[in-house]
Amino acid sequence: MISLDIKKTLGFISNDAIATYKEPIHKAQEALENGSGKGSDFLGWLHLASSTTQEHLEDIKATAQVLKDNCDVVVVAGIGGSYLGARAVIESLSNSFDLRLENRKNPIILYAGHNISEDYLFELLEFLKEKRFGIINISKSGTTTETALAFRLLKKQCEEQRGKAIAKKVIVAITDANKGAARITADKEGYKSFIIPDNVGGRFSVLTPVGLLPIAVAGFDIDQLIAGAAEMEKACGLDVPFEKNPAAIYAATRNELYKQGKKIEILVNFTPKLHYVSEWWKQLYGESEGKENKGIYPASVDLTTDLHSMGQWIQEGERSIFETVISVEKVNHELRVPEDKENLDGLNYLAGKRVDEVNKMAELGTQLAHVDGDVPNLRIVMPSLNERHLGQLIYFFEIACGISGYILGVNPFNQPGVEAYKSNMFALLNKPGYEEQSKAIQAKL
Ligand SMILES: O=P(O)(O)OC[C@H]1O[C@](O)(CO)[C@@H](O)[C@@H]1O
Repeated sequence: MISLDIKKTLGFISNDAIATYKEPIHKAQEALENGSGKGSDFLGWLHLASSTTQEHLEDIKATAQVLKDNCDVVVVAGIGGSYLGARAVIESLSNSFDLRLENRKNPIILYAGHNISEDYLFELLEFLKEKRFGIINISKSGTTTETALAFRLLKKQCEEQRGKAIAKKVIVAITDANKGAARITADKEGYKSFIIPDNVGGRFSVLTPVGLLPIAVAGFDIDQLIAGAAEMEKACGLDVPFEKNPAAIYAATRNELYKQGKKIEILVNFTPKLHYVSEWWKQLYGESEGKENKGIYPASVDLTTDLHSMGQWIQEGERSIFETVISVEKVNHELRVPEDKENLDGLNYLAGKRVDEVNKMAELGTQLAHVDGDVPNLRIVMPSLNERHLGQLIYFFEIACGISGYILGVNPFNQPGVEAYKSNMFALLNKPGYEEQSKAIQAKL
């Protein structure tokens, strides 16, 4: 089971200060359970894992099998919560050189619809030429421009390359039950589709088919992922005492640090496999808490890589940061530093040691240095990187986010601020219906 260690924050905030959150956090948990808090239409994620049926998982696995049987490449089209959760799990569990592996058992997973780069899309379409590819088109609203644009291009190429009948088989839609262009297209074309429940927002949707289908196509065990999340659901339940509830302690600690002027939380990993876990986490916390001119700014670094770029800032820059380190206890492979007769590089003092031992000492040394540099450190310990622990981590962050948002006093389940760039973009592109905004924006240029 993953666990949380806040010892290295206690030189900055006290246990007593953390204890003052006991009551408000209990109230926040009750509000989540009873649906009496802000944004209560979006609490479908709260008991999603424990209420997921085997039948639902089998349906997803069967669809994944159709894609596996008929595709060498599957493109996941989606943005924000419609791709980050899947990518976080897939990249955590995949071989680091997955794209280059031959004799594959599972399709290569590629991503689109998360940018509007013409070069990216052109190069993707070039890569897909003559490949047996399929598409998972993911959009809760079914109207997101980035995703819709990529899907239009991908669908056309898939149909031209593979024929309409096969395209219909290898295109799957994950979207709203009734609304949006993605739903209309899926129904008209007869695609297999999955529904994103109304009460689950994009950034909380990784344990719905949004995350589960791509993860299953990539060959990973979605039963274990859900089982892990359900375990964490129990560990963070309303009946668990405050001191023993890791999500409650995480929410309390980060809010207290924020109150003490620590405005930026940096999520830290020591393995590049976790890069997209950080990207997923940044959306989860950024969209949930960053509103009403409040909210911790969620940032991330991949270490030790970024110690050689951002390390200086973290050690000696403005003291407005704290770190949450995800520490993986046991790595999957064993590699020892070889002895070298000449020892030209002076590394013989490491000979015989596991590479991970070096990494772990870098991790410990970094933590101690940063704490000495006045950067409070939280530590999330993952026994190993597998589906079960990732499921636990996902739910831990989700429930802690709901609690944390409530004690901050915001609605953690909306994202009104995201609309501003969209309406400007539509006005600039003269989208029908935006005539007034078009005139107004032209006057500003
Ligand atoms: O799934 P959709 O509706 O395409 O939205 C994708 C992402 O865009 C946002 O709505 C922001 O515009 C996110 O909250 C969401 O995860």
